[in-house]
Amino acid sequence: MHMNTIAFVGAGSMAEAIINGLVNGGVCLPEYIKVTNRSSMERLDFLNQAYGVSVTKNKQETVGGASIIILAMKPKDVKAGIESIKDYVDSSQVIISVLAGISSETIRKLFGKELSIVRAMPNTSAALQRSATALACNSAVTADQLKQAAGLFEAIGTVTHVLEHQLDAVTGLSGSGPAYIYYIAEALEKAAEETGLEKETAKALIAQTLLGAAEMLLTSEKEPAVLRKEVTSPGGTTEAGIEKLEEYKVSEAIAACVKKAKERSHELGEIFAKNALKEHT
Ligand SMILES: NC(=O)c1ccc[n+]([C@@H]2O[C@H](COP(=O)([O-])OP(=O)(O)OC[C@H]3O[C@@H](n4cnc5c(N)ncnc54)[C@H](O)[C@@H]3O)[C@@H](O)[C@H]2O)c1
Ligand code: PRO
Repeated sequence: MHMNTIAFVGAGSMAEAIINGLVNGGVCLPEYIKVTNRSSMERLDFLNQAYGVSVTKNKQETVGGASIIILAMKPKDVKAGIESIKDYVDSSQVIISVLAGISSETIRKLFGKELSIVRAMPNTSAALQRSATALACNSAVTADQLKQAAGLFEAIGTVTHVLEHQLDAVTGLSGSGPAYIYYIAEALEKAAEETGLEKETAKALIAQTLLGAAEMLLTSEKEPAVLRKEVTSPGGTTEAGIEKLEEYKVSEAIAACVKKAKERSHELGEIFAKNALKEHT
């Protein structure tokens, strides 16, 4: 019988965002979270100090007996990461991978056995329990296991179920999405300073504007285009500003950005699967 612990293999920014959300959201006691990585002990010690989670370089100690194992290394490290834990993993455990691009089939082959594999694409807003997470799973996952995995991510934001092949599109949209919004925030901040506002004043106005607009999108039944129209007085300031966005083809740039990120997710899956599975086929 496995204890109800969650093991993180990989201790970077995504792992920390999830741990932060789980611990500080009061969802999971830190003693039920175990974390390991490949790099220095310093990073693990930091997570132990900051969140009270158990940390160890010992892979068996981390994953053995955990009910959920979260793979949180970079796609390029998936082969070595799975190699280091596969002997301590069995079919009663649920594997959750947050890796961009890497398919459940590649993960299964690397473990070399049938396992319940859930793929999740959260984002770093997990740290504030505000992740938009999409989930897909392989056929070994039972309804109860999927519910368990969904429960974990519901604790740190919203959960949407998608087909596995749609995860590349999700990654290009909401996995990478916070970075696009920060990019816009950076640009707005620079523009605000150039138009005469102090940095701190601009920052506060921008963050609250983004938050308010996001809440409107979440709560209003109106389409974004309608909400936009409501801000845009004929012959007014918004219209003048948006004319510039059109002139610079910002909408096309955003479409190209999301498409390229989706393609890169697919490519990562292909490249790393090809390299990782060389000796497994
Ligand atoms: N950062 C994001 O916004 C985000 C969002 C969604 C999904 N992801 C996915 O999460 C994963 C991690 O991304 P990140 O930004 O946290 O990366 P990161 O570089 O910050 O962290 C990676 C961690 O994996 C560890 N690691 C590397 N090889 C390992 C091995 N063999 N065994 C154990 N641990 C090993 C490293 O020591 C490090 O702690 C990626 O696959 C990425 O696609 C990231
Ligand atoms: N961060 C990862 C990347 O940039 C995956 C989504 C967000 O590859």
